[in-house]
Amino acid sequence: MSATRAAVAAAQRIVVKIGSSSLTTATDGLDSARLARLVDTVAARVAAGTEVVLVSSGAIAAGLAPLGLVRRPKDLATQQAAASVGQQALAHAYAESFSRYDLTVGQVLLTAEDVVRRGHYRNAHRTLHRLLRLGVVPVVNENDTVATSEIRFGDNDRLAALVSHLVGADALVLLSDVDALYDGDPRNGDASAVREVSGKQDMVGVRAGSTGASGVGTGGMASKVQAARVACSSGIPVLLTSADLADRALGPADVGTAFAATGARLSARRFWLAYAAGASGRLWLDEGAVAAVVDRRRSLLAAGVTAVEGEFHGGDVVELVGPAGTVVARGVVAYDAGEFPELMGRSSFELPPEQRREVVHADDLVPRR
Ligand SMILES: Nc1ncnc2c1ncn2[C@@H]1O[C@H](COP(=O)(O)OP(=O)(O)O)[C@@H](O)[C@H]1O
Ligand SMILES: N[C@@H](CCC(=O)OP(=O)(O)O)C(=O)O
Repeated sequence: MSATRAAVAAAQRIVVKIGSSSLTTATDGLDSARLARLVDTVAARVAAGTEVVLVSSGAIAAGLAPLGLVRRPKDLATQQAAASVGQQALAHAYAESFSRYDLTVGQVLLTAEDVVRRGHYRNAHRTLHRLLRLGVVPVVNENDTVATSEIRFGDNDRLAALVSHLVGADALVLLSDVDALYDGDPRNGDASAVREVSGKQDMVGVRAGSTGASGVGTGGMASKVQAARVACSSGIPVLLTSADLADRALGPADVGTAFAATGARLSARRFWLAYAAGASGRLWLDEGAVAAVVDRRRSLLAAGVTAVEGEFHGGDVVELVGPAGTVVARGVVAYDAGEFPELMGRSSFELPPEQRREVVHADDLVPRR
């Protein structure tokens, strides 16, 4: 067995994400029998001493049937209404099902703001940790009823990766309606399962589509691969498989696709900076500056900035972009956007003393992995 699978099997704290397609159907709403099977599996792992945080999708899908809708609505207001009805049903079903094992659940509905703003991030962190200490199984979803299209996670795979870091999970398990990552969408015919992903080389030639078969999920396999990248690059291994194989995923971890952790654990601040914070603008860098900040982990100086985009202020998070337009890092900028015309391309000794400090200090900068 790979070290990744051994790590998932031995994890003391685990985030389990389940997709809409595994809990609901567009026509019948919530599938209580499938939900109960998932709860059986999670409860067994809790009984074995593991702390589990559940990230559950399905609010919008569960709200369709009670509202007489036959497919996921396209407009935001009806999606929010469906989520309001469906989340209620989902929370009730989990509370009842976990009570069979004398387990208490706590509903945690997060908006993107809760992780984008650093103060809110700390708040969510505190609540989740306290719930775990109290022996509660937190059941997390996006707060769809108030999320608007501009500020939303969009898919719960990304939310699950962020929550994994928030709670300091040892592993993330993504449960969907497909048993593994394939080199192409298995609905389109011949495709081979990818069993282990230990780096970029294992993803060469893999096409992860952004839609699913069920019509109720969001993001398809593309969002799961992206979420796995976020978790792995901050030290959290990921196992991806189908909800039908949940008992083996949470048992010997001998199914699905295992994504190895590729980076060291990031501190809460650096993780927030790298993956959670919203960027207010972009700084374009020349080649020399890219090498300095990415390879040599130096601070960014004004001399290496060639252009700026966006309306930002000193203290905001910005993306650092290389000459080809690729994001190479994110960081907290020290100056307002309006100050850059005077600063760009100039060496420190050409600038007045008050403008000689770094544009982005090395401590406030996280290269893209
Ligand atoms: N390369 C791939 N490997 C596996 N599944 C894929 C791939 N590309 C696209 N898919 C599709 O992604 C779907 C899962 O995504 P989605 O419906 O969003 O699930 P969920 O509701 O669990 O989040 C699968 O049903 C599958 O058809
Ligand atoms: N927050 C939404 C889920 C969005 C989502 O990502 O769904 P899925 O792709 O099924 O995990 C809901 O509960 O309906």
